[in-house]
Amino acid sequence: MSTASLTVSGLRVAYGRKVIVDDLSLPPLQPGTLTALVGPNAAGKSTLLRGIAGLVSGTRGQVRLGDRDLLAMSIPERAQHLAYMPQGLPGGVALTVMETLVGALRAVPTALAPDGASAAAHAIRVLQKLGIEHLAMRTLDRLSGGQRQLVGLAQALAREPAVLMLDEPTSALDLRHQVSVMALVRETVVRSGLVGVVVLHDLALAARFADRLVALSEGKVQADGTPTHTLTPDLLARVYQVEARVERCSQGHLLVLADAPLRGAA
Ligand SMILES: Nc1ncnc2c1ncn2[C@@H]1O[C@H](COP(=O)(O)OP(=O)(O)OP(=O)(O)O)[C@@H](O)[C@H]1O
Repeated sequence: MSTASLTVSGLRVAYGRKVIVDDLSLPPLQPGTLTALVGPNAAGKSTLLRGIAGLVSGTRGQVRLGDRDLLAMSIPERAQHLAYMPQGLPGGVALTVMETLVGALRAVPTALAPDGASAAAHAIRVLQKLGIEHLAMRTLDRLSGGQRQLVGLAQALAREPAVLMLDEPTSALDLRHQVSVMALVRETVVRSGLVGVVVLHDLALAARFADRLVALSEGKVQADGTPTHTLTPDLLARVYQVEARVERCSQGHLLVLADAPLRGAA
């Protein structure tokens, strides 16, 4: 189990000359905790995640896991420490779910699977946890959007990297799967001491499962703290330009009720 925290300092992420995130720093993201990145469309959430994961060539600054600089590592070396799940798996892939999972495990020498047999056994266990073992022999191009998203999550979870980064892992999922997937992500992060970062649009889901919310707009951190401290009508007005209420349901979970766009907001 890793005990290293993830620190982001002075991060600048740009697509060519278009700077999306500039001089962004975050207090350490601790192992065994889940952080949700939230914010409106085009706020820079995916760009920040991809920048931290070292996937945007115009990235400057430091991303440290303990005392190691992830951005200074080669891609194979970084992949031993960090798994990143994009918003959508590429379409038109005719490999089976098992083939993609075993491939993902074999691509990382330090993953839990030293040989073919144990990679397959491990892959099946992860599929079972996500309730999709029946898809093991199906090809990716014949799955529904939600099923593909669950397979993408299985690929990231299977490796149990020190840093787990998921971009909108529930966007294509039905209600039951949204809750079960977030519970599994949280359980994995806590049990294995991972640094978990997840981009979410659903603020109630973020508040329920994340330890910390980082709200972004225009590439800048607008708030950072526990869900209870961060999710306020004032923040929702400032960041989302919406008049909204934050209430608690009968079970104590936070709920966000958006009443109306603020006047003058696009
Ligand atoms: N590959 C790219 N090349 C150029 N600009 C890009 C690229 N990807 C994203 N952008 C721009 O970067 C900005 C931030 O986009 P990003 O996808 O990071 O936002 P986001 O907060 O994840 O949005 P959403 O919630 O809509 O997914 C947007 O203005 C977008 O147009």
